[in-house]
Amino acid sequence: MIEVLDVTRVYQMGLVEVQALRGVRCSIQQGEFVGIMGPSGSGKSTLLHILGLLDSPTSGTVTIDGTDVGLLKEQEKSEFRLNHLGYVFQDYALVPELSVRENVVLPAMARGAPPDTYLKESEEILRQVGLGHRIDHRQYELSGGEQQRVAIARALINRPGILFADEPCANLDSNTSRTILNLFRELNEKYGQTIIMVTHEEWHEEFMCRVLYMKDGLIDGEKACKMRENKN
Ligand SMILES: Nc1ncnc2c1ncn2[C@@H]1O[C@H](COP(=O)(O)OP(=O)(O)OP(=O)(O)O)[C@@H](O)[C@H]1O
Repeated sequence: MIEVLDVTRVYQMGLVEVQALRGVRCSIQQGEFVGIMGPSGSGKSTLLHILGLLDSPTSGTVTIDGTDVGLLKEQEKSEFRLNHLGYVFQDYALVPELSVRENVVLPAMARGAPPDTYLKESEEILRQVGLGHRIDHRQYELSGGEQQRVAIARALINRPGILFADEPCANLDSNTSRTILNLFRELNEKYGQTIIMVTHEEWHEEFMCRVLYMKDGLIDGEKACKMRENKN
């Protein structure tokens, strides 16, 4: 479970201060698929980066499964990220020189997992995301949707409790986006994967349990979605 209490983030731009977050409060339960929506500049990515320990708040606290992550030292944060969190970005962020499998195992290597375990795991996860036949391919041989599925497999290799996705479908057409969102939904429904996703697209709501709406650096409202109704 994630608890966010009065989180602010101020960016200092020379003499000018930008208040990206102005006291965000929210909680996200284990096993939820939550969307973060709102106008451009409302603070969605800033909040996602703070929840994902990729940035620190100026003030306020974030607690993940009972750990006040603000109290962790840099090395501990890095271990926490590798052990508990996975990330998917809109530009996929794959290494073009590496094969699909080599990309996927990178976080497991960084974690120091034994190669025989993560090689087997990578095959299983690639099958799970529908890319069992693409293991030895390279990025340039894959469509945008396939590249994003490689990025999702890479995010899952260390079996993170929480998956963060920042506009994962921004570069994909609507059919391919649907494939990616169906995959998220399956991960969430079948495996109870917690997913927190920033998106601009209202129709993505049908895949989620709940949406948090941001405005001017604050959570301005929330809505339970179809998925939540289906679950109950
Ligand atoms: N590194 C930075 N330095 C200075 N200001 C920043 C930085 N990152 C974000 N901001 C500012 O903080 C505010 C919130 O930005 P953020 O990227 O979180 O918004 P967003 O809702 O994700 O926007 P978008 O939908 O356009 O991606 C904006 O005013 C933005 O210009």
